[in-house]
Amino acid sequence: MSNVTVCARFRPLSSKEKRDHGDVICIRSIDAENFVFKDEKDEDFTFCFDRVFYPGSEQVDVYEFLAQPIVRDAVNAINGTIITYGQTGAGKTYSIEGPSILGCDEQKKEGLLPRVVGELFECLKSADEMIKYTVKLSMVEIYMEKVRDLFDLSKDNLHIKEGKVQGIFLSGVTEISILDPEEALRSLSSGIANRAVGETLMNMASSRSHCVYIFTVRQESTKDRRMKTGKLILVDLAGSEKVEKTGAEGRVLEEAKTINKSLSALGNVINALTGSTPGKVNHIPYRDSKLTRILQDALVSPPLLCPHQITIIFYQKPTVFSSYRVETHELHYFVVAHQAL
Ligand SMILES: Nc1ncnc2c1ncn2[C@@H]1O[C@H](COP(=O)(O)OP(=O)(O)OP(=O)(O)O)[C@@H](O)[C@H]1O
Repeated sequence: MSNVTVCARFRPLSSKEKRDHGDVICIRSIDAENFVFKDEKDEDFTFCFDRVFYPGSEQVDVYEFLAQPIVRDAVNAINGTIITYGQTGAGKTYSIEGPSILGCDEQKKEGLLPRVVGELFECLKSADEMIKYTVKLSMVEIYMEKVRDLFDLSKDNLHIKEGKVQGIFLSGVTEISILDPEEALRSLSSGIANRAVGETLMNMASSRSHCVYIFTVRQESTKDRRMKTGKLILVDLAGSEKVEKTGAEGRVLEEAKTINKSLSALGNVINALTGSTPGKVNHIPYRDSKLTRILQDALVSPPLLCPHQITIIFYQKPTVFSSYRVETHELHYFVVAHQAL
């Protein structure tokens, strides 16, 4: 069975979009796995994913389909990664964080992170009593090709290293031990707030950086001291919009170019993985960006170091095709990845 799942999510129209475009959306549902895009010439393009989340879908639907199994795997020492990819404003952060990490007013709006944390500790409650579990959390962002520790802002250029046993790791990254869900949510919230501090210090918007959340679940058998580790990584990618469309200049232009470069690097890695012929090993350009290097263990196919479940969620604004031109090649890219990995 493939270790890759690719889903698409379309958020509901905002009130501004409704004012500007009426209720017209460019997607037509076929079923839970297939949908049609209508372009400005009224031409139809059909796409197939493992699951399509339409505008009416709830946060819990997304969580149960793609995150819950990965959380349970992490407790059983199987690594998992969830990557959100798509245009700025298409709903990536809303899916991962919800409207707010702490004190989300409606439980049904809670994002993946609070649900992941809740499930993780629920699983540990019912786990084997002969095993001692520890949960650690790290949070970094990749901005202008530098990896910044969101739990210690003085560490603003972490190095990515590779070890024989632990695989890819961030040297010196802060790992916060978390003992309960409340503490985890407080830590996540402070990391997110540090992202905001960065915004004002460096005058950048959070969507101009990739944010990576790493939960490490270590287990040690009290019988024979054997250790196992499961890692759960969530990645909120920067928006994938095109430079020429944003009319960016100066620093904003540099940011957009760096983002595009790292997203292209991600595409090149997927292309190299999907284009390889059986028996022949392609060169996979993981080192072309910090993003692909950090995700190297997740993007190996078949997974080498240990089993690794990876889910990519593709986000697309549901607005009319002609106003927010759909990057159909981006869709192809994920569909190809899905079929071939
Ligand atoms: N499923 C949803 N239901 C209701 N509102 C949503 C949903 N998804 C996104 N939104 C709203 O749409 C807006 C944009 O979403 P969000 O900030 O998550 O986009 P994004 O893809 O993370 O953008 P960026 O790349 O700029 O970070 C927000 O106001 C958010 O509250």
